[in-house]
Amino acid sequence: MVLADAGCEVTLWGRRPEVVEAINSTRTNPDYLPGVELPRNVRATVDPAEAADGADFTVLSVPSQTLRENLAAWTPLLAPDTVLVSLMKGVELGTTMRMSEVFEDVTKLGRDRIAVVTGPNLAREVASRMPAAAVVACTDETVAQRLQAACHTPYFRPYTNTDVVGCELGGAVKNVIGLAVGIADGMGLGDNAKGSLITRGLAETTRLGLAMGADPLTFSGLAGLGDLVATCSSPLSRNHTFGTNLGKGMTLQETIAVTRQTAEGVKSCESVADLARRHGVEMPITETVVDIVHEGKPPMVALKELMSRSAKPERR
Ligand SMILES: NC(=O)c1ccc[n+]([C@@H]2O[C@H](COP(=O)([O-])OP(=O)(O)OC[C@H]3O[C@@H](n4cnc5c(N)ncnc54)[C@H](O)[C@@H]3O)[C@@H](O)[C@H]2O)c1
Ligand SMILES: O=P(O)(O)OC[C@H](O)CO
Repeated sequence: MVLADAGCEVTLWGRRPEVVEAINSTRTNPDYLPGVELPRNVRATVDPAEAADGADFTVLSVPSQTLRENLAAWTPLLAPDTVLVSLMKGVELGTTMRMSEVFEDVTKLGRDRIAVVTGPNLAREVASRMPAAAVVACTDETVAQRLQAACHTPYFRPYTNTDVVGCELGGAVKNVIGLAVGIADGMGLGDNAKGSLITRGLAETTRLGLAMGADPLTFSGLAGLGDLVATCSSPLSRNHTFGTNLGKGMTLQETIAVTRQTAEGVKSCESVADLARRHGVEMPITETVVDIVHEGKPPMVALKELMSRSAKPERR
């Protein structure tokens, strides 16, 4: 919708024929975004070859853990000069690859053909054309500028950045911190706890980013602090809501059963913790989320452990 509002002709691939049919005939996706009318220049198809044909930009938004498989099937269909764009905020389990690294690995395209759009962009608000800023990241600034122009609308204001590593890490780790803040909210721990988790969460994201060669300033920007604040304050965030349900005492299985859409942090907390270990970086909040979500540690026990960690200076 953003690309179409910015003047692009958009062909949207969908895997369920009934959703594709509903989009083409009613201009809405009634199951997921009821009440949002899509512009005329968005057309849906179940045929990935039709969606990819001649595309200047091929924008990918599937769950991070299925990307590799999806992209392997779509690679032969990509238009020769297309730029691949990731909207995904996750890290692949096992390989610990960021989404742009999976793009590179599967398609063998150069980094100047791979871009990322990230920032505080809760889908429901964007679809309601409520104002938001975003980051368009590519190692090649001219490509980032082309994409910036392609998605700039009166309600969507993209900035460029060449720090792809930092932008992707900001997006992936904020989902894990969003889970932590949700858990704290579900437990009724208050706004001081929220402010503390957001800030210390940003500190551990920045530590990891520095170890991976990111620009630390990226984390005080839209891809870092901006997205963290939006995710940790909004009931529209799936990660925050998932955490809140756990904090209220639901089991993991009960929480999964009431979650309709992808909450990336649930899987990516493990790959982010893995990345941190590989880079020798301490990420206590991320480790705590892994313990609660995957090891069944009771949130109250996890809280006591976090609060009794050894005292240290703030900037270490
Ligand atoms: N929803 C948001 O507010 C938002 C905002 C910015 C970025 N993102 C990111 O976008 C990515 C996708 O999230 P979403 O909100 O669209 O999730 P979603 O669960 O709403 O949609 C995921 C889509 O992928 C499809 N899908 C699921 N499994 C698939 C498979 N095996 N093969 C192919 N398609 C499959 C689903 O049918 C659905 O259309 C995530 O990485 C998320 O972090 C989401
Ligand atoms: O619903 P979430 O938690 O995946 O968050 C959505 C977006 O990433 C917010 O920018």
